[in-house]
Amino acid sequence: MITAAAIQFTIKPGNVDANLAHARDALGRASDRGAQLVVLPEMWSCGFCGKSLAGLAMHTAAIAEELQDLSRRLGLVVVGSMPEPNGDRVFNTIHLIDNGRLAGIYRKVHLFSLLGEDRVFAAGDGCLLADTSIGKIGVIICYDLRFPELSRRLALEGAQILCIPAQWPKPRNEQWRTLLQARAIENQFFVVASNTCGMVGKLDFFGMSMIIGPRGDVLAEAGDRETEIVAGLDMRDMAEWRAQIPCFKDRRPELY
Ligand SMILES: NC(=O)CCC(=O)C(=O)O
Repeated sequence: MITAAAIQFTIKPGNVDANLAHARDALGRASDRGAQLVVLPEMWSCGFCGKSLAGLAMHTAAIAEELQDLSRRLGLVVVGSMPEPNGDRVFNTIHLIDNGRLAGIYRKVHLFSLLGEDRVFAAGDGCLLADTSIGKIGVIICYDLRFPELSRRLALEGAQILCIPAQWPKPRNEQWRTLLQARAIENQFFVVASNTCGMVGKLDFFGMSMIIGPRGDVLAEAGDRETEIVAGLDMRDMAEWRAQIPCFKDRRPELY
């Protein structure tokens, strides 16, 4: 059994110190509750801060180092995205940290053009499936959830847990829930998704961070306030379920 947590909090735009202080405390609380895997929201260190983003991205290397230190001391796998400098643009980047080790980097592939992400960010051009101390972890970021091919690729390559940092606002609550459950059901893996909550800039976020099992069962779900949710991921049960309904074996990839 793996214990997973999603940290949900109201990101303070541009206030790296306040966000880092919150993350530090929340990682400690999650660890006290037995968490081995912790997911933070998308762009948790500073939010989507428009013009100041390139400057804020300069803090990311130091924050990633502190996360590595925390992860080592608390014995955690940590996932969450931050801005990464890239010339006059930035990437929206996950540093996947496993007990102090940088296990991999993922740069958001699908930029959310409705909110102009494609004008500020550079898009990533790869996937990340990391072999960690607690199993094979795939990652995507927020809007990537709408593109099932990406999660599918990670599942076919062996992902057991899909981690999703997000900033997914109202009024698309039910789309968020349905898509998370769909990804879990169709790929028969665990989904650990962290969303922000409250007002962040002009956008209102509903929270609803979720931990979902391979049958689509909701193992833990947050309301609309700051919190940490924790749930056990039973890997043996996932294997039994995959044996009972062998979707991977029954695929007909020659037809699609
Ligand atoms: N930050 C994002 O990728 C937002 C995605 C979103 O809100 C959606 O509906 O999709």
